[in-house]
Amino acid sequence: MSNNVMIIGIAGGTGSGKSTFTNRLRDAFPDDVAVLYHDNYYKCQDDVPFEERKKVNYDHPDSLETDLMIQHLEALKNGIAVDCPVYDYSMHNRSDKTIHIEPKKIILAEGILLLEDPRLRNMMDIKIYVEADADERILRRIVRDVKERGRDLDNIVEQYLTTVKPMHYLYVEPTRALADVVINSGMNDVAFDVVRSKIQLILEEE
Ligand SMILES: Nc1ncnc2c1ncn2[C@@H]1O[C@H](COP(=O)(O)OP(=O)(O)O)[C@@H](O)[C@H]1O
Ligand SMILES: Nc1ccn([C@@H]2O[C@H](COP(=O)(O)O)[C@@H](O)[C@H]2O)c(=O)n1
Repeated sequence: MSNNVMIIGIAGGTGSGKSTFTNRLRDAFPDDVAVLYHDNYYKCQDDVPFEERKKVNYDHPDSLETDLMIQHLEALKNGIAVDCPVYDYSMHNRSDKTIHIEPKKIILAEGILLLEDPRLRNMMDIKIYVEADADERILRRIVRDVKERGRDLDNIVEQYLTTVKPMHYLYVEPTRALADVVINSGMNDVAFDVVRSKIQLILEEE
C-alpha cells in the first residue's frame, strides 16, 4: 500500500457479479471509496463507423485504453482528482460525458481484464477474482444486455461464441490464479463481510 491509499482490484468473467460486488462495497463506504471501472476506458472510436464498431473484439486487451486508466489510478493515489470517461455500450463508444472522481483512501478498480495487464495488476494491493459458472454468466449477460445495453438475442449469442467465450479462456480465466482471493459470486455475503471488515480496518488505521 503506497501513499496510504489502498487499491482493490475486482476481476472475473462477464456476468460473474463484479459490478454487484464492487457496488455493494462502494455503498457500504460512500465517503471513503472511489471506483474506477475498466469498461469506461474502452478506446474512443469516434472515427470508426457504427457498423464497424459493432464488430470489434471487446474482450481483447487491445480494445481498452489501459494506459489512461493507469494514469488515473496513479493520480488518485497521489491525491489528484480525475475526470473519468463514461462508456456508452449501446453506441460502442465513449459518450461525451465524464465523471469527476475525487481521491479517496480506498480505490476499487473493476473489470474483466483488470488482472491481465501486469502494470495494472501490480498496482493492486488486494486482487479479487469473482467466480461463477459459465452458464450462469451468459444467462445473466443475456438479460442484462437486452435490458440495459441495447442488444438483441442474436447479436449476444454471435458475440459470445466468436469473441467473449474464446477471450475469456485466453485472457480472463488465467488471471484467476493471480488473484489473492477468489470469491464465489458477487452476492456472497460471507465474502462481502470479509472484504468490508478489511476495508474498515484500513480506514481505522488512519
Ligand atoms: N449471484 C447472482 N445471482 C443472480 N443474479 C446475479 C448474481 N450476481 C449478479 N447477478 C445479476 O447478473 C447481472 C450481471 O451482474 P454484474 O454484477 O453486472 O456482473 P459483471 O459486472 O461481472 O458483468 C446483473 O443484473 C446482476 O444483478
Ligand atoms: N461496446 C462494447 C464494449 C464491451 N462489451 C462487453 O462488455 C463486457 C465487459 O463488461 P461486463 O460488465 O460484462 O464485465 C465484455 O465481455 C464485452 O464483450 C460489449 O458487449 N460491447
